[in-house]
Amino acid sequence: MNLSPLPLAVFVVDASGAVASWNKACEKLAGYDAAAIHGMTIERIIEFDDPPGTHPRMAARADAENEAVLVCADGRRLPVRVMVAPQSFDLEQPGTYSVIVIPRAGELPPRYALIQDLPVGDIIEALPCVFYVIDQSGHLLLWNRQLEEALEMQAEELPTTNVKFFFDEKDRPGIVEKILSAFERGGSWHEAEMIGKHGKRTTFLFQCARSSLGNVPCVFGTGVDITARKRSEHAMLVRERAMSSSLNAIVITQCEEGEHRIEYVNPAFEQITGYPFAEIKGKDPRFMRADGHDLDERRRIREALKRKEGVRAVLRNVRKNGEIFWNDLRIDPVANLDGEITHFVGVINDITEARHYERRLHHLAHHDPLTGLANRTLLQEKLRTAIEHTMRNESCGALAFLDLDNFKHINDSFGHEAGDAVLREVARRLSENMREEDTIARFGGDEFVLLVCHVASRERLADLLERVRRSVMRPVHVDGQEIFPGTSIGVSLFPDDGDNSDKILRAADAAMYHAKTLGKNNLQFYSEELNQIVHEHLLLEASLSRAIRDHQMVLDYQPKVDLRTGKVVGAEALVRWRHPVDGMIAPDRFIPVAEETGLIVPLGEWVIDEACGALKAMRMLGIEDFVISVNLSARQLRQREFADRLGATLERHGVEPCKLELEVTESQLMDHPDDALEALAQLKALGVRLSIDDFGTGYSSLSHLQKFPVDYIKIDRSFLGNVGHDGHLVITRAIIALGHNLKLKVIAEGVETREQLAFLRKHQCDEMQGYYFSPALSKETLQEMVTRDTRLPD
Ligand SMILES: Nc1nc2c(ncn2[C@@H]2O[C@@H]3COP(=O)(O)O[C@H]4[C@@H](O)[C@H](n5cnc6c(=O)[nH]c(N)nc65)O[C@@H]4COP(=O)(O)O[C@H]3[C@H]2O)c(=O)[nH]1
Repeated sequence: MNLSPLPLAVFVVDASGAVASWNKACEKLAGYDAAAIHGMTIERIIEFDDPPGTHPRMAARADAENEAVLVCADGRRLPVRVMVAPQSFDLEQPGTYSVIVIPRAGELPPRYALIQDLPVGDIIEALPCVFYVIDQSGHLLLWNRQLEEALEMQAEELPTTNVKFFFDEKDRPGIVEKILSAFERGGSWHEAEMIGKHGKRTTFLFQCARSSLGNVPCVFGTGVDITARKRSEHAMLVRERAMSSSLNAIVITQCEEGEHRIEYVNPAFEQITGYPFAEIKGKDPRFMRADGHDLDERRRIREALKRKEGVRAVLRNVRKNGEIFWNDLRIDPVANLDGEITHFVGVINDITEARHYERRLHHLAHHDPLTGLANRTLLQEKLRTAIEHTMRNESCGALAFLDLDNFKHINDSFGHEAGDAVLREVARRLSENMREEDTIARFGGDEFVLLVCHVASRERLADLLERVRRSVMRPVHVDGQEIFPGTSIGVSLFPDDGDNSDKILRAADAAMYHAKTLGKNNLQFYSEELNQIVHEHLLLEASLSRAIRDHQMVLDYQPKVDLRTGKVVGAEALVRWRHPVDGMIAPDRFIPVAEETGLIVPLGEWVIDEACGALKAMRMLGIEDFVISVNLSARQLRQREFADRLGATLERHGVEPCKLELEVTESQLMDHPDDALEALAQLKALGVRLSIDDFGTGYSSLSHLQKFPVDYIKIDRSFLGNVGHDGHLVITRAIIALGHNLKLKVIAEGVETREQLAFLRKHQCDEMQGYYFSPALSKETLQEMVTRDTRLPD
């Protein structure tokens, strides 16, 4: 056994105490040479502190620390401590013992003496670092194997190369300076990257000291490979940079006994929250929570942290300035080397803007931009939920469809901006009347929908909607003008009228459609029967346009008689539809549909064309003083080019304008008296005859009547209905007198009896038409009647 490297004095003895071997330190400490010590018993060298008269064997001394005196060769007696350790683990059969001698404090030999005994060469080679000795010229005098490996060089190559060339060019001045500094000041240290012959790079922490080898001044030192440490330091630095420059807020908390205290926050955190790190260090991050919000999310986080697990949640926090922000938070646990969770890292993504954007998009996707009301998509969603709710709770809800009656006219006459203002005002009025839980929607154009979630009774609902209808009817003031937006309302109830949103919407739409055909500005509830009507209406609508194209329309003419002469002086053209399957359809059934759809315009043009054709034919037959009247719809009257087109038609047929009479109902005129006045003036300028139809039903004001350039007024049929009825007769008489007063001619329609005729004659009514004389006739029959000069009997 080689004991030389041991600095302590160790003897190896057998069981009897005879010295078998020893280390150099023994010689140094006790001064015996090898020959003298060999075979000597240990008691001769070490005097154990045994009780007098006893001679314990080595086994008895084993594993104990003994006070003793080391007897040196020169007679010195050193007080020592002695350890005796068996060299075998089998205590029953001990072989040899190590006797370790440790000098007492103050009795140690000089350290240098011990070091001199060290096997320096072996140690240098075994060092876990590079070792070098450099002379003043910067060349290696000594080195170990580790240096050769780091430099990827053979031993013979090393002394010829100046050490600075083992480093990158940029590092060389620093290296030289450090070595010189060691020569000058006795030592230095530095970190540098050494580059091997084949490019291997290793970072060392060099530490060197000045010395001399023989008489040659030198610097010797070691270099510990810190490449791995440097790499991890660098990686740490990169991560730290990433954290501090991250746009996401990062917070690190220390977790101890269920408490979480902020240990670090990055600049983004400070920026997003507005809190500087110094102010919140050591606090629980929950201090930022927005009270009363996201309770479920917060509970989820608490539970995850308790289980020491990661968690992700979206919640609201409060910035230092009091503003709430949306926070997409991810928290992850961090364990220490023992696997114990000591920290949590929270990454906060401020998604406030995204949330706002998302909400805005959601709002845009679900609301009408003009009025801010719900749009069709949102209404349908709400309706679905409401239907389900009423079905579950056996309650009742309602859907009301509102259509502004004359919106197109408003747009045409006042412009689109005024139209928009009316829509906004209507939206505001609707909101005013409805409850918070109800939904008000605009379906585009002039269609509004009200969803009433709880209907207490049909009567209460009707009251509410009537209130709505009246509020919509109130005049809207736009740019100093008064606009009257009427509305027709159709209502369906759920679940009675259907168990899904489509059915309910269709039912309300049908009811609304029906409300319109009933003369607008009214409220209709859906019913099965109504559905049938609407269905027919829609069928009619579909085939009506085809009918005009396919020449299924015919004109009949009801003669008009001069009451003084009894002579037929004219006729009213009345349109009929000769339907290929349903036979003759009366105008009362299809005129409202034509009005609604706008088909009345082409139909009305056809009627005028046909009537002009009939006038021309009459003239060819020599019938000159004959006037044909046609009914004019409000839509036709509103057409800007109407007068021009009418003039062109008259000219095309070569018909004198005064032979054509246009009948306009009183209510048409009174709806928009100023517009009507302008339109009538244009027609009058053309030279045609004008008359007010259904007079007495539209409440004309005298001032308007005076202004309208009309020639005739036609007493409404209803006033002649019952000649025995005093009230009616009074009105008829008054109308005749009023007409004559205004220098207008008066004609009575719907005359059916001799009594009616007598009454009219008595009160100087100018003309009459009615079944008493003749119903509407075909063109040919009329011509025959006029040619034969058939007269009204006296
Ligand atoms: N009870 C009764 N009724 C009588 C009597 N004499 C005539 N009538 C009917 O009374 C209606 C008179 O036409 P209106 O008041 O202009 O009422 C017309 C008019 O408003 C509309 N209409 C008819 N043709 C046209 C047209 O070409 N254009 C437009 N815009 N409307 C038309 O349809 C309505 C109904 O027309 P018709 O069914 O042809 O019904 C006609 C006619 O047949 C009578 O003694 N007793």
